[in-house]
Amino acid sequence: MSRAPTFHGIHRPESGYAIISRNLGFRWPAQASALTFPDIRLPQGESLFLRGPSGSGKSTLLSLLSGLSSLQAGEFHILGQAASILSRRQRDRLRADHMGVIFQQLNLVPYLNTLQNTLLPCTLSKTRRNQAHPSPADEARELLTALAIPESHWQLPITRLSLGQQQRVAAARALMGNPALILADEPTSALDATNRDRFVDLLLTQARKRQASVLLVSHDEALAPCFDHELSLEELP
Ligand SMILES: Nc1ncnc2c1ncn2[C@@H]1O[C@H](COP(=O)(O)OP(=O)(O)OP(=O)(O)O)[C@@H](O)[C@H]1O
Repeated sequence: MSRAPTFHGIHRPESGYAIISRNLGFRWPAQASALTFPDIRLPQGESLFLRGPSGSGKSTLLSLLSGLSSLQAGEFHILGQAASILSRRQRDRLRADHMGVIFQQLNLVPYLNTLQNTLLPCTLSKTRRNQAHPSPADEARELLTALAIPESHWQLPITRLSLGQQQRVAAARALMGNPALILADEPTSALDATNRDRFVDLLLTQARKRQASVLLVSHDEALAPCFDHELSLEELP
C-alpha cells in the first residue's frame, strides 16, 4: 500500500479515505516497549489486509481504530473525522453508526437468537436503522441468506450454531445497516482453508456491493491476495 507523502493535520477532514493514521503507538501496562504501527491510508470502498504474527498488536490496533481503547501516541482519521481527538462517548457513537466490527471472540450475545444478533446494530443505532434497506428485518434476512445461514437456523439461539456459522453471523451483524467501514479481527482463525476462503469471499463480496471499506487483520498470509492493499506488523523485539 502506498503511503501519501504528506499529512495535513488532525483538524482537517480527509475526504475519500476510510482510514488515515499516522505514528500510532500504544503501550499496555507492564509492557516493556510500546507497540508501534505502520501508517495507514485506506481509500473509501477499498480493502486492506494487515498481517502480523501473534502478539504483534493486531487486536490492539483494531481496538484503537474502533475507538474501544484511547490513543496514547499518533493521530488518525476515520471517514474524514479526526477520531483520535474524540471523547470516549463520541468514539462509541462513531463506531455504532459507521463501523461494523467483527471481534476475534465474535462477541455474539448468547441469549439472543441468530436474527436478533444480526439486527443488533439497528437496535443500537438510529443511523444504522435508517440505512438498512429496505428494512432492518429484510436486510438481516438478505444478509443471512447471502452468508449461507440456513433459514432453519434464524430463530435458534446463537449458541446452537457451529463456530463457522457464528463467524458468518458476526459478519452479517457487522454489515447490517450499511456501515462505511468494516473492521475484522482474525475472523477465520477457526476455519479450514476451504471455509476460510469462502468466508473472506462472502465478506468482501458483500462489502463491495455496499461500497464499504474493509480492514481485516490476520496472521494468515494466504488471505492477502483477496485484498486491494496489504501491510505488515513486525514481531515484537
Ligand atoms: N489487555 C491487555 N493487557 C496487557 N497487555 C495486553 C493486553 N492486550 C494485549 N496485550 C499485549 O499487547 C501485545 C499485542 O497483543 P495483541 O492481542 O494486540 O496482538 P495480536 O497480534 O492481535 O495477537 P494474536 O494474533 O495472538 O491475537 C501482546 O504482547 C499482549 O500481551
